[in-house]
Amino acid sequence: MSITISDTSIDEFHLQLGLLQTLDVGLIILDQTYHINLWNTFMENHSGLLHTQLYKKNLFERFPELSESWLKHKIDAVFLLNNRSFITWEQKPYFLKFKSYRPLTSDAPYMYQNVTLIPLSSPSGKIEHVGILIYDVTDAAMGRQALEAANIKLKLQSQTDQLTGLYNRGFWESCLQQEFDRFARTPLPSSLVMIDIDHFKKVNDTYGHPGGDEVLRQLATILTEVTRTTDRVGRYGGEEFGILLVGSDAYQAQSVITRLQQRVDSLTVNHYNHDIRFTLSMGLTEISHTFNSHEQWIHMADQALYQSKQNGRNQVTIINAEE
Ligand SMILES: Nc1nc2c(ncn2[C@@H]2O[C@H](COP(=O)(O)OP(=O)(O)OP(=O)(O)O)[C@@H](O)[C@H]2O)c(=O)[nH]1
Repeated sequence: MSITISDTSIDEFHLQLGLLQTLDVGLIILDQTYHINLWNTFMENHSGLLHTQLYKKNLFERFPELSESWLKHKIDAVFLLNNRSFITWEQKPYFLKFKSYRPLTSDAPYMYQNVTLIPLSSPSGKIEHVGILIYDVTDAAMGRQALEAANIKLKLQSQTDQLTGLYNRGFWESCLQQEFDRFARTPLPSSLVMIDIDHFKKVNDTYGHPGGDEVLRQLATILTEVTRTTDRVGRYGGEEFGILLVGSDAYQAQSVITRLQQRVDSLTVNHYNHDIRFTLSMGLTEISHTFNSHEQWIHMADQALYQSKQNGRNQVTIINAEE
């Protein structure tokens, strides 16, 4: 392999070359016209291309997949400013796409790489070459990605009711509070519907707890289907649910309630050859500036729900604040 970077003595040259070759890091040395002066063993092993095949070849002609204008800009800045430059795997997962051979992270789709561009000065002190160091950071990248995925999963779990997949009470109430705060600034109406399954204890007593659970799950699916993705559906307690209908006044909310009643009327939950049917009692309250807190809003909708129960169940009661 011939290298014409400097007038380094032969001994020193061989020592350095040996070091460069055994390095577990990729090294490419480019001249000012982006021609390859060195392609070390790491690069040979991972690219399948030998130094002799690439020596004095233009990097961008040999690797058209490289983003030429972006990389030239980076390399030129290193020549001009005599400063190091870095590219992390978060910015670009890899410099050149190599297979990942890491046994611990065998499911990595490719080798993640961090890259450092370093100015190389000749004995005269002029910067005539740039070194591109390529580090295999697959383990770190995969570890970080797994951690981020686990954090997202944990966050979702902390917001979700396990049985139904709806928002749990804590998160749902925080959505309601946000909506309440939003209403103080922009007067777009919203409505709150509190929903309770009638005689649910009897469902459990007759069909067992798993039968009751199946009813809760199927109702949750319907609640999600009759609402918009911008609405917020939560499990408030055992067999009580809350729907925040964002941007709907009490009148518009009634059309959602009608859709919900129709779906529940026509639903038969089949559980181990038993057909389970049920009805809902509901309370509806539109948001109001007279409420001091979102809790007051829930309280009024709960009162409306209580009246539906008192009046014989399977119905909706609307109570709005007097402005
Ligand atoms: N299967 C099941 N049952 C639950 C769950 N959470 C609460 N429950 C049951 O829900 C029932 C609620 O009973 P009650 O509060 O008396 O209400 P109800 O029987 O629906 O009567 P009304 O609301 O007055 O119509 C109780 O039997 C609880 O054990 C749950 O996660 N799964």
